[in-house]
Amino acid sequence: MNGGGGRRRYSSEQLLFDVPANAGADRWAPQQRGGVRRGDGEIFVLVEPTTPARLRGGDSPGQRQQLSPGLLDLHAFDTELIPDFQVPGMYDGAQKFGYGGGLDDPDMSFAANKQISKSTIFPQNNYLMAFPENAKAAPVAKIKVVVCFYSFAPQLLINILLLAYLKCHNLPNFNSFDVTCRMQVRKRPLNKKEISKKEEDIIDIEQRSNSLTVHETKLKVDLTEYVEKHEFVFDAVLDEDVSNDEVYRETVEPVVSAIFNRTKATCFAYGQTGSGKTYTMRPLPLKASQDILRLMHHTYRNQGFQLFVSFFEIYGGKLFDLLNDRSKLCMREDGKQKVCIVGLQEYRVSDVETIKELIEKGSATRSTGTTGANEESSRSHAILQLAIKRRVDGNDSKPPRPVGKLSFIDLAGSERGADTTDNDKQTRSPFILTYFLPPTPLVWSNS
Ligand SMILES: Nc1ncnc2c1ncn2[C@@H]1O[C@H](COP(=O)(O)OP(=O)(O)OP(=O)(O)O)[C@@H](O)[C@H]1O
Repeated sequence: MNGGGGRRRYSSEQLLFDVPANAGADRWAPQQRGGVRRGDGEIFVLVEPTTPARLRGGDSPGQRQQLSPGLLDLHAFDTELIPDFQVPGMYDGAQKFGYGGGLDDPDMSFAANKQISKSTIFPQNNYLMAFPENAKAAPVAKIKVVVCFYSFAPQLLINILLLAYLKCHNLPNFNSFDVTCRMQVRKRPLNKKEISKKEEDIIDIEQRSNSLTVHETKLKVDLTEYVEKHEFVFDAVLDEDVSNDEVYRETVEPVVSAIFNRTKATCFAYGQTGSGKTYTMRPLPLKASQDILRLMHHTYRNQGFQLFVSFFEIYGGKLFDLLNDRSKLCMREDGKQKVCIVGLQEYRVSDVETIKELIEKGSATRSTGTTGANEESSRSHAILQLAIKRRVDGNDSKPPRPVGKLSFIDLAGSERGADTTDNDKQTRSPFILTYFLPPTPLVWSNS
């Protein structure tokens, strides 16, 4: 057996950005924008902020055009977040973990009028550290995260959970936001079909070093077999015996309290058909709702917070409301160049049972099909959003203002057509994937 391949690291440190919202139109050059681009086309992360309209005084009309919003702007309808306020106990976590930084900290400061600020590195497993106590609120800038992960082995039995975590800061003369991405991998066990076909388990997990090794069988020119090893390091690797509860504790639980304080977090699962995306994602929103309601009823009691649920899918380039009889939704751009999902129903919820019913109803309505790798394959991108809103000054006559949001995105399989059978053209061409970058990128857009 020959060893080969290399070690690649996918970690939060590489995926942290401080990006000025007023960066120029040339910001797609990642080096200039503080973005990260890995070699060999393996991972490619870009962040594109868009300056809010009122801050664009100096832009020419041409430049303004280039600041147009993303294709999938899931949050466009709530870009005006509620003004900042202090939630008691919000930063306890940061203090507990010895967080000493902040905007006064030279290592974390943003120099006014500089195009790119210094990157901040936050220790792993403590999302709250990302938010200095004295950070002020800002209009939300637009952000895109683009991740390409080229699976070199078609039988790669893993899925990737990527948790992106955002927060805006408003600084004198300078608007910026931090993005924390956390990439985790969960391996699923061999299924009955694979066992009966005596397929080999090609992945070894090393939990202590957060790494996994893929053993790829290859052929030499003389047709003798050899195995090439590829080692990857992530923020966390979850072995096949890890339960869904543990996945929740590792990925989502740490960010739940942050959405009470002007934060948007998104957790999405990326992987090919049958890799376990839906199995992994399905329990997460309900567990998160339980924690959110617990916080609303205890820690943040009587502070006017409300929880709203919405659930829709993108299938064949069209949007459907999964909580409203699959009614067709439209994505439109308004006068402020914000993309809105017109007609999406949001339900106010205050107990776990109602949320459970809504999630089950939406999941049952989702488009499914059969692929060679999964008999019950989700053929769409499903987006479930838990939005926290709050009445301003307890005023009941005005609609509640968004405070934060937790989104769960169960993507359609990322497989190439050649990797599975029984795949028709429509299911192979998820809206987001085909529109933006070739050949199999995953594009997530937020604002
Ligand atoms: N960690 C796991 N432990 C046990 N069974 C799993 C695990 N992950 C996935 N499975 C099983 O594998 C099958 C496929 O999983 P799932 O439907 O979640 O895949 P998927 O990635 O969502 O596929 P698709 O993209 O086709 O929808 C299911 O029967 C599921 O129960």
